[in-house]
Amino acid sequence: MSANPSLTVEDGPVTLLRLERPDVHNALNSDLLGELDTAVARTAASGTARAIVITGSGDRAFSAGADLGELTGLDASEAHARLTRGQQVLNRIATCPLPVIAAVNGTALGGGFELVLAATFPVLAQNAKLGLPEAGLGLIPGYGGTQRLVRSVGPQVATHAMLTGTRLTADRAYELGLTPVPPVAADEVVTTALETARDLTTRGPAAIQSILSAVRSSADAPTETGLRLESALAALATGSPEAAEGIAAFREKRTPVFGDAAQPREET
Ligand SMILES: CCCCCCCCCCCCC[C@H](O)CC(=O)SCCNC(=O)CCNC(=O)[C@H](O)C(C)(C)COP(=O)(O)OP(=O)(O)OC[C@H]1O[C@@H](n2cnc3c(N)ncnc32)[C@H](O)[C@@H]1OP(=O)(O)O
Repeated sequence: MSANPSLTVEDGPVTLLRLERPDVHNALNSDLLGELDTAVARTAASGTARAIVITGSGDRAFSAGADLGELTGLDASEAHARLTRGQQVLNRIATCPLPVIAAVNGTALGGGFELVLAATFPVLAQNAKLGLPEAGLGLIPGYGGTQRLVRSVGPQVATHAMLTGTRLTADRAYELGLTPVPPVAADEVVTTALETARDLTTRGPAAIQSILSAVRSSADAPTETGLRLESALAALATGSPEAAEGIAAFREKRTPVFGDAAQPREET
């Protein structure tokens, strides 16, 4: 652990990860991305955590994206190696067996918005602005934005956002379906995200993990393939002790008691 961590971790059934580089609007440098990767991997494998919330420190920015100080002086091969590493970090979030909620406490630009897009879904502060300004810097989104934004809002809106660097307001992001919940006051975004995450911890952990897996497979697979995966996962769930407890609790008019977090299956 570095002397000055760029990330703080509050462990628990809902683990809170906070980006801690407020002086540079929580820009994502190598150290922070490395700490984020380690924290998400450790939390996912803990067997006790059931959800993750990621937020930024300060009240101005969730994250201003990749640390531009690390982008100078890179030759193409070094940049490619680092981009691949950075993509791997966000892919770990995007494929996490636990729900990952981004509590977007302010501006999320470039890699910061890409981090939001890698999460399961965000809760947005009313003052949040989301954008991919890379083209204005002669760059392009390199942490999955060209793929995930298109899948979230469609090619026309996504392409316009990337070509123009438009900053989407929180209300516009809600209109576009980038967040399932209406934007909240800035001082309520973390609380709201934590409450949402805590609600998810009352539901079958294996069922949550299977839904995440089935939905993620739908992003790229033909419908027929996705339906086959869904039926296999649904059959597993139906025959599971978790479903037995959930249905019994319903019949007995009591709150179900599910076991520990589902042991993460190796992603196929
Ligand atoms: C383990 C994996 C390792 C991977 C590392 C490999 C790197 C190579 C690959 C990179 C791939 C990246 C892919 C990504 O898609 C690309 C990007 O994200 S590019 C960056 C996109 N973001 C931006 O363009 C936003 C830039 N910032 C701003 O527009 C503004 O700062 C703001 C956020 C609108 C806020 O404006 P203000 O309120 O006016 O504040 P300041 O501008 O004065 O900023 C205050 C202070 O913060 C510094 N800062 C802000 N943003 C960044 C940043 N992105 N990187 C570094 N520093 C930043 C700013 O310079 C000021 O510093 P000061 O002048 O006070 O020293």
